[in-house]
Amino acid sequence: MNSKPDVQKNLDFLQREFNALARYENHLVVLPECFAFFGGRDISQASIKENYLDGPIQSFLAEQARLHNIWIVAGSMPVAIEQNERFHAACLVFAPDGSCKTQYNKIHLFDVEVSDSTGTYKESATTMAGNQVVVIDTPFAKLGLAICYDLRFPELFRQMQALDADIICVPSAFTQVTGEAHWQVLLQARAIENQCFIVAANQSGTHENGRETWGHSMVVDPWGNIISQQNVQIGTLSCEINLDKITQIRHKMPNLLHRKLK
Ligand SMILES: O=C(O)CNC(=O)[C@H](CS)NC(=O)CCC(=O)C(=O)O
Repeated sequence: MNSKPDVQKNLDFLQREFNALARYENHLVVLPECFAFFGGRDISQASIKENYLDGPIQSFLAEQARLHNIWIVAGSMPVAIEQNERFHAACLVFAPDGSCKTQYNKIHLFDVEVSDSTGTYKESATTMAGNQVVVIDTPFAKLGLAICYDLRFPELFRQMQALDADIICVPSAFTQVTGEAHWQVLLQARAIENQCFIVAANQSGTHENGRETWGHSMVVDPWGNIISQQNVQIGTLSCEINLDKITQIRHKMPNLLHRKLK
């Protein structure tokens, strides 16, 4: 996506993409970080925060999940915390019956100096870090959840691996500069070392406040092969995931069994 600071525009875009999806029995759709609001010049994400299980964005997602019979890993959106001005950058997961199954709160916040037009990123100014590793069960796979900057912390992925994650979803808004340098390598490394699938949906292009994101959404298999990938264009990337590959690759390369340090 190239999300705007206009919720309705972003949801309209998603609506069109959802309408165009093929129907499958087990269909997982992963949205990028900040899918509903990104790149505001004068307004911030805080203006669209919702209480958990309440609010128009979550209603939209629940309805779309039902209508299209899909699982939605809803990138991230600001979810309110009681008696706290800051919010969680939360990844909510919706089942095809419209129920919300979990809330993963981004653990590692991007307080980093980047040599781009934004310069200083200070996510912790508005966001409260989470502290729970989340792997959820679905009828077709166990899904691990990580958001953007979390990708740089292999110990988080190892913990998801220990909880038997088959597919780790990484909704992101990786910057142009750091994305060009590290995005693909990090995704492949996390897939190879944990021998699982990685589905990474990234924001792409120039946003209203001048911020640039790297795009290049991709799906990586447990051998590190990129099985589907996008360049900088927006739109839906689709592929089939065969979980048997996990067993085959773990058999062929038993590095997870050979660990000495825990
Ligand atoms: O603040 C917002 O509006 C939305 N949130 C984001 O864009 C977040 C925090 S600033 N971006 C990242 O985590 C980029 C990480 C990254 O690019 C890297 O690890 O290199």
